[in-house]
Amino acid sequence: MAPKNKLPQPTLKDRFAALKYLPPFFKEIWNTHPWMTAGNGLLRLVRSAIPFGTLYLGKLIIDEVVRLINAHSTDTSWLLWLIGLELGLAVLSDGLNRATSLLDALLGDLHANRSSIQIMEHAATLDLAQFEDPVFYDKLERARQQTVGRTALLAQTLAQFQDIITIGFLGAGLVVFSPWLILILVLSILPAFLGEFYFNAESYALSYQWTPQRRELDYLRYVGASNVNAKEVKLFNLSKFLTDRFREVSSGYYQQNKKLAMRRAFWGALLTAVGTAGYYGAYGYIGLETVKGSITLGSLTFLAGSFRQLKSSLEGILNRFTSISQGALYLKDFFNFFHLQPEVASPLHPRPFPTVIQEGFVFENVSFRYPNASKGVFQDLNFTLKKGEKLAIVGENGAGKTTLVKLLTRLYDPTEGRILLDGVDLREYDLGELQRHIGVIFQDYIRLMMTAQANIAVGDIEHIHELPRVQTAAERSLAASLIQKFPNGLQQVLGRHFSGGTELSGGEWQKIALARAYMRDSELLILDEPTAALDARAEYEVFQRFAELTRGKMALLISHRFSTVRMADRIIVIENGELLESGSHETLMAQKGRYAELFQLQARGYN
Ligand SMILES: Nc1ncnc2c1ncn2[C@@H]1O[C@H](COP(=O)(O)OP(=O)(O)OP(=O)(O)O)[C@@H](O)[C@H]1O
Repeated sequence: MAPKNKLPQPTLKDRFAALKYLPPFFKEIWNTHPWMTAGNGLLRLVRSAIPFGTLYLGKLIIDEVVRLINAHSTDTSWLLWLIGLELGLAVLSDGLNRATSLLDALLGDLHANRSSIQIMEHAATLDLAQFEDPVFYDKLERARQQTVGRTALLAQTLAQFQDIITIGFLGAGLVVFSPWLILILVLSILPAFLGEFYFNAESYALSYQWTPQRRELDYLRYVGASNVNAKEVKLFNLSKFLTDRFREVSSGYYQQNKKLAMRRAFWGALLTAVGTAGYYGAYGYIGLETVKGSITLGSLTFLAGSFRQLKSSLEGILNRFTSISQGALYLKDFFNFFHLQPEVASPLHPRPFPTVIQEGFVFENVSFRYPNASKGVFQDLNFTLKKGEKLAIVGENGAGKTTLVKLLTRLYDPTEGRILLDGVDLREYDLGELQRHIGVIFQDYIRLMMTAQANIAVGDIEHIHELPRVQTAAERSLAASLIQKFPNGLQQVLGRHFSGGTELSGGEWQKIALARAYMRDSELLILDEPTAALDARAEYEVFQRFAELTRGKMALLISHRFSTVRMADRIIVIENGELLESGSHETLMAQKGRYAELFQLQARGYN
């Protein structure tokens, strides 16, 4: 199963163009830890001279041995000095190798952590709409992949600089002897390099195309093996269904990868053989020159060694160039992610937010359609939420109740029309300030596998350490009696995800979530299905307190439970994207319209 729409393969131009992401990448590395980066560079500089030094010492040693043999001399002190020096270089080289690997690893770890945080921070600034778009998720996935992949890129790029300097030293030595041998060397390894270049591009394209499938595989792994889903996976016997799908997707990817890996191995072996032939040709030539007496035995070992080292360094550089340019393509994905900007944003010069709300909210001819949706949710919606009013919204599944909340909190902006607060378009206020002034508990509220304290403090996370505030919020939402029963009180970890965690029932979670609403002293409180999981007594008590605690404040209640809805001062009924009815419970009942019909339907169900 291959992805349907094959994405364009990155061209040579794309790959060179992607190299422009290397300087900002290095800037990032430098900013991660300037001293470690500088130290790493310095150590590599010293390391790059060592191969030349070792080879040259080798030449001196052999020439000295030959001289001693020919002169029948037993004065080996110079020879021993030279051997001692080479030993010193070998020890230094090993030490430098380890030190640079250590610095690479430490820098890589620091950088991976830093970029994970950057990704999380940037993701938090983006629109909800972007999170609901699969294309965005693919981008996020590619950026995430980078946090690990770039550790290798860092080591490769640094090794590249080191090898280039090594080549400079060796090349200088060889040029003196025979410049055209270097030319042969370069020409002979070029085919292998071009092969690598080509296959790396293919491999990037494959990985790019399969991003959605890789996400699906992650998802299947999660569904099949997470504690949240375990009971349903078992009872519905979903394991086979999930593993079959996993097998199907993963084997598709494996087959594609295998094909590429095999072609790569075949061509790689063939093209490398050309390079090896070039090397042995040059080796033979140097051997013949030695026999003719044009060069010494020591020079033979030096040249052959330099040649071998040059070949492997050049191969290293050229091959590494292809993986670096591939890494740079991934960097492009990483930096592109940071170029994504939210559309819902604060204006440049926001209006001061009202210290006390005077009039309330007005929906004025509001129409809304989700991006990429074929049909709108609302057309020309008009209603008000007055200062101090408790307003309930009633409507069938999918009528758009939660969407209204998203518009009111500017998670989305209306497609047409506007929403006013005290006569001013919401878009004219600072976004953060608007959102801070509204307390919302969504139907699918977040359940953090963290302490009860953290879960309650979600309502105003900056005050997580203010214990009395958290405790009061817990008392107000009826969560306090639940917390008393925990062995660790507010420090009890909730959920079964981590050791020592306690799982809660649906209603217990809801009481914790409700406490969040009381953490923040907002003038508008929105509760989306706040009592769906509560038993009748808890629902009654919650609303008793709710009415007291929110006196004089605005509240928006969304519920399918009419026992909850009737507590509101006013109720609006939404149907087919329009406002159908509006009034108090008594008025709407007397109207005998849709509200009265739904109310009676539910009441009958309970008889
Ligand atoms: N992110 C989204 N992208 C596209 N369409 C969406 C999105 N979220 C919701 N919708 C669609 O918008 C419509 C309104 O959804 P919404 O969640 O507001 O309904 P609701 O009245 O709260 O429903 P319920 O009573 O079931 O909670 C539905 O048809 C839904 O399919």
